[in-house]
Amino acid sequence: MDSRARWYFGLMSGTSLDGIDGVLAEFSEGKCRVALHGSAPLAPDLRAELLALNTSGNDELHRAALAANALARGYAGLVHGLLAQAGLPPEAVHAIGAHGQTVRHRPQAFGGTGYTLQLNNPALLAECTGITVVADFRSRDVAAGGQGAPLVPAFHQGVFGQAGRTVAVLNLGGISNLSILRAGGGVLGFDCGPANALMDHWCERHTGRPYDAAGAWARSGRPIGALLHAMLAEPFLAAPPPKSTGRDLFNPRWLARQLDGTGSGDASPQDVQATLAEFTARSCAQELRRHAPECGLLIVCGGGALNQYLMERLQALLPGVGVEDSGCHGLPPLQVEAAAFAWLARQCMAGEAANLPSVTGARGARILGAIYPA
Ligand SMILES: Nc1ncnc2c1ncn2[C@@H]1O[C@H](COP(=O)(O)OP(=O)(O)OP(=O)(O)O)[C@@H](O)[C@H]1O
Ligand SMILES: CC(=O)N[C@H]1[C@@H]2OC[C@@H](O2)[C@@H](O)[C@@H]1O[C@H](C)C(=O)O
Repeated sequence: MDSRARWYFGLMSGTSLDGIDGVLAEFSEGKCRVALHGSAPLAPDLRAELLALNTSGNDELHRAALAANALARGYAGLVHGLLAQAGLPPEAVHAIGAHGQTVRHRPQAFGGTGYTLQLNNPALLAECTGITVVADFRSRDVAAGGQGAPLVPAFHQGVFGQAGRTVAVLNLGGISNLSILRAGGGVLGFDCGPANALMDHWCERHTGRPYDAAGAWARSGRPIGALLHAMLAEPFLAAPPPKSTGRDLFNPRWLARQLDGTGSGDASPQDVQATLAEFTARSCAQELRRHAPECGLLIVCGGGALNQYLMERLQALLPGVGVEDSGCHGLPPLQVEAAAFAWLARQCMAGEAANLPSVTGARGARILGAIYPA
């Protein structure tokens, strides 16, 4: 691999907590080229601790700092593996964009400037890799009055936007987020609701498997009408953009409230899974219809794109719209977010803004991220 190219790493550990995705990418003439992709699981203890840190607990600050160190070491391991595979020295990489692990997201806590917290130790990552690290991409947007999320719509626009045609990009990670790339160039983006976070939780609890492969278990059940109706009444869904969410809202307690409130506690687990899948598909489809009825192409990325049942439900709910995997448009589903963080690192290093105020609601364009030099 050419060591004179300006390589960037993008590292993403998303809300689904399934592990770390990493890409080695380069950018030229506005295009993103991913040369390598790799992933690494989170050690089960670390995964459990990160999940626990999404809610309050004892001695949180100490535990959070240790979890951040463990995550940074996991990031470093993935970077070393990809460098070896590429045959590149660390000096060939301009920067790493490392997302960190979101454990709280309250951008407008108490109606004022809130906060968003991604556990990470960028200093340790720089130390372990000898590569400059860019981290904490969301805080500046929040400080400027924005949601701090989603940040990927600007990247989606560069990679998937088509002149003269409105295209939408749907990320199905732990949470779902939609980017609407208007024919005229305008961009709207926001979170729709949970994608895999609750389905993974339910699947693990009842089958012991971390996720419902291809949606086969959901397919074996039937959506429960009253439960689906109650879930779709969640006020977040009807709220206008800008909006973002996370496990702060869509967590097992939220699901338990829906089950209790509709007397569905004794329903068969696969019917609940089918309801969750339907909820994900409908909450996304209705947002697309509401904000871009003219859109004829929905490009789907994130691990949920591998959930065949979910993809079929989306297609059924959106007749006349082509629902396609992002791999058909140049970037496989599991690479998109990590590539976006490589691009975010590039923007920061170049001193260029990366947020879209039309998406996050920030007062203006801002350079995102903090740089930890090699
Ligand atoms: N073969 C598959 N079948 C069904 N679902 C899958 C499959 N592979 C991955 N997934 C789902 O995708 C999830 C991971 O997706 P992804 O890595 O895009 O999420 P994330 O980046 O952690 O989340 P977010 O985008 O919210 O930050 C898994 O937790 C699982 O639910
Ligand atoms: C606070 C936070 O981590 N948000 C994530 C999460 O995962 C999906 C959705 O919710 C999106 O808003 C965001 O991630 C992507 C990468 C983003 O910022 O665009």
